[in-house]
Amino acid sequence: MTRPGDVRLAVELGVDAIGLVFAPGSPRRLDATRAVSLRQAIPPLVHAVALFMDNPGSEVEALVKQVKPDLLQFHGSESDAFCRGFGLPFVKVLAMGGGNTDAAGLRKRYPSASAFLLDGHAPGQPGGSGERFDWSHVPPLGKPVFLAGGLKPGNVGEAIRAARPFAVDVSSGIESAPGIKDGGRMQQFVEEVKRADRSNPG
Ligand SMILES: O=C(O)c1ccccc1NCC(=O)[C@H](O)[C@H](O)COP(=O)(O)O
Repeated sequence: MTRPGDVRLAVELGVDAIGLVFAPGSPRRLDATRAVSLRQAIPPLVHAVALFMDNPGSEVEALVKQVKPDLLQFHGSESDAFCRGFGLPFVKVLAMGGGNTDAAGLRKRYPSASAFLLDGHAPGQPGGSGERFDWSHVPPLGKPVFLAGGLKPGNVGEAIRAARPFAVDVSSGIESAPGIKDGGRMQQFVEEVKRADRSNPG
């Protein structure tokens, strides 16, 4: 998210986490000052997640100090040692696009990850692209799996029923333009997630 009002609405709707993007070249990339002001809009018990994609270690370290996220999310080719080097739990992303399903390799390469996020874009490409993958192909990863990629109000229920993820993550599917969340779509998305959870408990 890039605007405090979007953060406040998401919190009111009951989301578990808010993503702050620091990936180079992203249209949603925040500078430290803006990120700190968004961070201040995230109350206790809602997680602030900082997203990176092959950022230099010194930059990650500085942003962690200034923004104080709860969780880090790595979208690039960072190693396990790099990801765990900031003293915070982390999520490693597996790009599922282009038929990439090397789940066993991922599990082995990232023993320190707290969770894995399966995204629809191809390896090496940025997230937030609205690309989905085949949700019936969610590999066993032995840790909580977050599902992302092309989710929107009209398909998130189907995705939850197919993949039964621990969490879902959405970006472009609730936007009117990159970084600009649409309040109505955000509300619809959360309602559909709650509906799917009610009909598929556990
Ligand atoms: O959002 C970005 O611009 C971005 C850039 C580089 C790496 C990751 C990025 N976002 C990652 C996300 O967590 C998105 O929420 C995820 O890829 C889902 O995006 P979408 O398919 O648009 O819902």
